[in-house]
Amino acid sequence: MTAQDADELDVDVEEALAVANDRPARGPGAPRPADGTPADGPPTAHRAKKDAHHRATPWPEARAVAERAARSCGRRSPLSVTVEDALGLVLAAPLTALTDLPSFDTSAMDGWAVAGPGPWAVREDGVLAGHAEPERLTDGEAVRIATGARVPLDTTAVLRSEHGRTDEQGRLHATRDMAHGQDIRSRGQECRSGDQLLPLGTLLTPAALGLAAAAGYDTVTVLPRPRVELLVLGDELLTEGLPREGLIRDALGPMLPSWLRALGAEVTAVRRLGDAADTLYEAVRSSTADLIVTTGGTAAGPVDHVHPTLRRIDAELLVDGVKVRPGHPMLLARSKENQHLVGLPGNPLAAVSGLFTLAEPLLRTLAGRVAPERYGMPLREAVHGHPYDTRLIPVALRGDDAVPLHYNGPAMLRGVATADALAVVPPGGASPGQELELLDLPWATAGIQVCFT
Ligand SMILES: Nc1nc2c(c(=O)[nH]1)N[C@H]1C(S)=C(S)[C@@H](COP(=O)(O)OP(=O)(O)OC[C@H]3O[C@@H](n4cnc5c(N)ncnc54)[C@H](O)[C@@H]3O)O[C@H]1N2
Ligand code: MOO
Repeated sequence: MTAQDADELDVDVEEALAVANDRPARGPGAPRPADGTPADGPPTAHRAKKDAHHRATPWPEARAVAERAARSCGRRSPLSVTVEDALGLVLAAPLTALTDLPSFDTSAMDGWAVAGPGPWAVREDGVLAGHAEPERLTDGEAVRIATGARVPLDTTAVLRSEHGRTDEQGRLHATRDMAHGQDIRSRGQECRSGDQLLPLGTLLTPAALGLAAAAGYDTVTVLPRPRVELLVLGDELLTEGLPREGLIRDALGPMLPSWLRALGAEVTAVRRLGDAADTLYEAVRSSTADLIVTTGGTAAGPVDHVHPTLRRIDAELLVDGVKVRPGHPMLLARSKENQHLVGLPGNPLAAVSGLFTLAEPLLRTLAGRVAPERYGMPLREAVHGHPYDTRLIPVALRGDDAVPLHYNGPAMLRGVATADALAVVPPGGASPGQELELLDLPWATAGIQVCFT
């Protein structure tokens, strides 16, 4: 099938693809218009859809545009935050050791600090971690010592408790050969004060925060999180209870903030705006966020106000539709200087697709994070493709395979709710064993509130 044929058919296949999961795929290169593909619509609607599709940006390019859009924003001033608050932020200055590590010679084991060859006379006192400098040892002397305690001056080794025995005279003998300096962690073994521990641009993981604290930091210099305002559109949305009388539960309000935070953002507000054009206009016009994310209202229905609002504020549309399923009506605009707007389609899986296509590269770049290493895994089962658009489908990673999950229709979250990643299915589909690029779905840091006691 040529792209032209595909255009002519203009098959909106994703709904049908979602229910075609149980049927065997025909493999790549042999896309099929899904069963139940609607017959040609009225000529004008057909033309409008075709035009929209020609405007649409190819999926890889849309991601590159989003990344470039973030780079076009001015330099963001670094700020100082406490180590406890720095998880997921990026270092705006190298982390340089403020002390030697260890900062004193320390015992690596519980046992005895000994001086010279044994046997040793054991001193009465002992040395615990956190205590002031112990008395110097003389040759032939030993003292009880705990892991992490400062070793007395002139200690030649630490003898582990399990490798020593005391005779009737109370003298300590080693039951194993010991090397000079054994089980002593000498001062500066890990770093010297002034050594660079982490370069500028490092993402602060839990381990990096631990290292910063160990190296003497109370605060670290980081790039600020991009501030995101989430505007949830739709008069049909309920925030509690069961769906009723044409109303449905808002699935995006509870889902997107955690993901936005995991992608590096600070979510400053989640506002449910209904479908009033003026309310949306006012919210966008007055927003001071770095990024506005809207949900719903991206299509051309009577209450789809995102495009008209962008026209009204004279925004620059950078991406107006993407050749990806689900989510092709997604958009990216520069709404004002140093501010962008990502319009996510209302269908929940389409919104997820938009989040990882447009918001992820934009936020990652604003946050100063580096792009994750691209990787792929072989598919366990065939997946149908769209004739000429990329598809993103939820997959679970099992052993060495990516297993496509069912219930992956644009309005469904049942598949992605147990997914580890989105697989990037090229136009035409993919056959079993074919390696597909994967986009990880970040759960790990999603909205976790840390409580230090
Ligand atoms: N004539 C056309 N109609 C539509 C097209 C098209 O190309 N031509 N594209 C369809 C596709 S694909 C999508 S995706 C949607 C995008 O529509 P909108 O972004 O304008 O979204 P809405 O119309 O507001 O909502 C779509 C759908 O999603 C439900 N929704 C919205 N928000 C939420 C939410 N927070 N939680 C749960 N569900 C939500 C909403 O009720 C609708 O069912 O347009 C198609 N139409
Ligand atoms: O088919 Mo729409 O782009 O995804 O739900």
